[in-house]
Amino acid sequence: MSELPDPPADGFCAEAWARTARLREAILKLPFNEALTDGSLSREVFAFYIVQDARYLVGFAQALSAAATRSDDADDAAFLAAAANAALLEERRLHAGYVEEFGLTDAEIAGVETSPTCLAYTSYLRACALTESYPVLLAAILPCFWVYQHVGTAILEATGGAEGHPYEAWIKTYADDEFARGVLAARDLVDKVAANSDESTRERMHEAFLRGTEYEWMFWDSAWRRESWPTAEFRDR
Ligand SMILES: Cc1ncc(C[n+]2csc(CCO)c2C)c(N)n1
Repeated sequence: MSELPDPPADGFCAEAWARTARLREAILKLPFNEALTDGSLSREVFAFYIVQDARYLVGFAQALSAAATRSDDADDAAFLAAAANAALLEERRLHAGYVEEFGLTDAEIAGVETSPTCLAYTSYLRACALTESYPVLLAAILPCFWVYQHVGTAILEATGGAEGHPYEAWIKTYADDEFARGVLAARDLVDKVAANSDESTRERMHEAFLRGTEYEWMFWDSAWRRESWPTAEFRDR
């Protein structure tokens, strides 16, 4: 599937997408994504990103599971729980691929520290799960789906189908039709929940959607910089 159809013009998603247009442009122009597109991204930077992403997926799955437990609609709960399962299976797949490709042991992978940005993003999602309403939690979760689909299809197009590209597997995962169907379902759910919410809740949903999109920008940026803890040198052990 190429770009997704536009969401209904009068819904939450259309407005959230319009409010974050410049940030999305900036995401496509990030050095990480430009280097991913032209294939020049180093294996070291990609490996750093994959380890952090595996960490991220665990936190993301926790937020999805929390959303599933708070839904009073069985279909929506089933969708959210299935998405949590998909995120955890993806984590397992990345983990296994990393062990195989880079020859690292489980202990070595476990020893890689979660980056400040990865911890901030997952902590934000977990905090939304604990202290925000169900609609705001869903709005915080949505950029993860939608921004990735957007970036995946943009890179697929820019690489003319990604055939033989060094990062072909990654590009095809997020430009995939099945993934696009999941994004559409997530968008429909958020539009439905927003339509049943009051104005102040909708505004908080916009803030959460923006924050989630900002964290997506920061996640790629932090991988490019192979971000570490600036305070690590002061640790006594
Ligand atoms: C930082 C970061 N943000 C979004 C995704 C994309 N993503 C991962 S799992 C999932 C939905 C359920 O499979 C989605 C959309 C990612 N990998 N890493």
